[in-house]
Amino acid sequence: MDWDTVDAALFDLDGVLTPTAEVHMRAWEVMFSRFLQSLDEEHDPYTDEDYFAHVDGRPRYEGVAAFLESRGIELPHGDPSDAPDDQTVCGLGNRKNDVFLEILASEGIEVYPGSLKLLDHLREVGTSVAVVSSSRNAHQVLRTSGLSPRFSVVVDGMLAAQEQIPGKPRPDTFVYAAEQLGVDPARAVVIEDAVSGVQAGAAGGFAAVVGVDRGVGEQALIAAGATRVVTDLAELVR
Ligand SMILES: O=P(O)(O)OC[C@H]1O[C@@H](O)[C@H](O)[C@@H](O)[C@@H]1O
Repeated sequence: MDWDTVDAALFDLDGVLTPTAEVHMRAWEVMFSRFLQSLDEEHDPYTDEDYFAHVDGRPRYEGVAAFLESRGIELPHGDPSDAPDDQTVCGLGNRKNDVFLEILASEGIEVYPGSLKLLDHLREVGTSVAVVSSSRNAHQVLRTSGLSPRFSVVVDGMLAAQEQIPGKPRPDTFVYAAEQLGVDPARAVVIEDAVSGVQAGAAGGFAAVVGVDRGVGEQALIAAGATRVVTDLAELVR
């Protein structure tokens, strides 16, 4: 990657810098499997395909709503302050969050070595960096993994909700991060592992959208608009 031709790299967090996409994935599976089993009517089990198609990369409650809609299940939306045992879209999202935080506390987080290598390289060559995550836990993940001091601009699920910035697959959170860095989107690269995130990058007029294949598959990332696909961020160190 020729970093001389761009001014900034906008990183998704979970699955791009840290292996926490997998933790989200497990937490969603635990919550949705229990939820489907608790219903009176029979439903096909929740699968990884459900995650990739409806939940991956999207803001918490939008992921819940998209999955429920795909199964024809209707629940009241509720409110983000709902308790985890409330039978609402927000309640289910918060129920998953309890599982996510439990796993995080017991297992900790290590940054992908290739991602650290790229961050070190960008610091050397003077390319600005930002984190753009749908997650409301992004600051906690950054703190726990030791990455916080490297990012002055973090656009996460909390900030997006507060500022009413539409989440991925819309491009707005990436565009907002570029603005915060004072960089023209046409001079910024988006780095994403989720289809919804790549779609967001492709819709935002960025210099490039790098898809990171952590299981979604190269073809799916290219179909979503990735201009290049890598399996490790060290491949982007020139
Ligand atoms: O529930 P949270 O922490 O706000 O996160 C929502 C989403 O955040 C993203 O970063 C993950 O890639 C998703 O898969 C996850 O569902």
